[in-house]
Amino acid sequence: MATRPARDLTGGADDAARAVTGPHDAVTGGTTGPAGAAAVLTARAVRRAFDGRPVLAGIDLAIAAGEVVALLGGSGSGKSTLLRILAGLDADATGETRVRGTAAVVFQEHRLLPWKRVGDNVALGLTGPDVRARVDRALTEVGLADRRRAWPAELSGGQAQRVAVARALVREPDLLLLDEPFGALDALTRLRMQSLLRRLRAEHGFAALLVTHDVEEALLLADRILLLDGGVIAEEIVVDLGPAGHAADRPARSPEQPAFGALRRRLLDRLGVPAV
Ligand SMILES: Nc1ncnc2c1ncn2[C@@H]1O[C@H](COP(=O)(O)OP(=O)(O)OP(=O)(O)O)[C@@H](O)[C@H]1O
Repeated sequence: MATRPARDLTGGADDAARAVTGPHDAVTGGTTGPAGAAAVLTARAVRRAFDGRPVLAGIDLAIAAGEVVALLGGSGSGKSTLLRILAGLDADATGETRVRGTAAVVFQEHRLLPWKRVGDNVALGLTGPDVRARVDRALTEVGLADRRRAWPAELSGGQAQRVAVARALVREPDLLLLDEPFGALDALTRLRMQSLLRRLRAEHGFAALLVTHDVEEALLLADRILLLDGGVIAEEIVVDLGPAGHAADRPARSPEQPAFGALRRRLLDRLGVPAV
């Protein structure tokens, strides 16, 4: 994704409905999503072209409260473009998006302000007497309670991304928009971050849209996978592998499950990745 000037992207919007451009279309049925569940995010007929070349050719989707949806697709399929539109960061798309509640965004790059300490980065844009306590709580939740006064430059890549997660979390989002949030991290750190996200999701119950091109990550974390291809949601897969979060009463899903392997192969085939 192209780098954009830094901006407070984590504040999100409360009950934001926007016609991305043009007049509002009514949000009607026909969107992808679990029937009957209240949607925290809805997109309808979202289209985007660059220099006359269509990248998104009519996206309809809905994410239910508490649901984690992974958006998979090949390189250049438009995943980041769609996420930016859903985050309200693209003025040139058409269609309608609606967020019910508060949304927060985490990008592949941590986007911390280098001249602010970790705690001040997390507190950015917050007001009220309890900001310090909220920041401390969020940093504790990502395992960085002792780094509040550190500078971003003093952090490892994984720590900086944890701060980015804390900055989103502190806003108590109903929806997290995650654009390859662990894509720049080494494999071990990535696994730890996936585990952190699973735990936070289980504890806080936020919904999330996770852009990734890591099939295994999508299968580990998501309730549903949407495959973006040719500018549309070409396929929807419900991930029925047990809970993605930590649950005492049921086995957590894992790549060891035969059904996990079968789904992984099916998705890799769909993405054109040959078996080795
Ligand atoms: N600002 C822009 N100007 C022109 N073309 C753009 C712009 N942003 C994205 N594109 C093009 O739109 C297409 C989709 O890009 P996007 O970054 O959304 O894909 P992606 O699926 O996120 O890819 P990747 O997995 O490689 O990050 C690409 O062909 C890209 O070159």
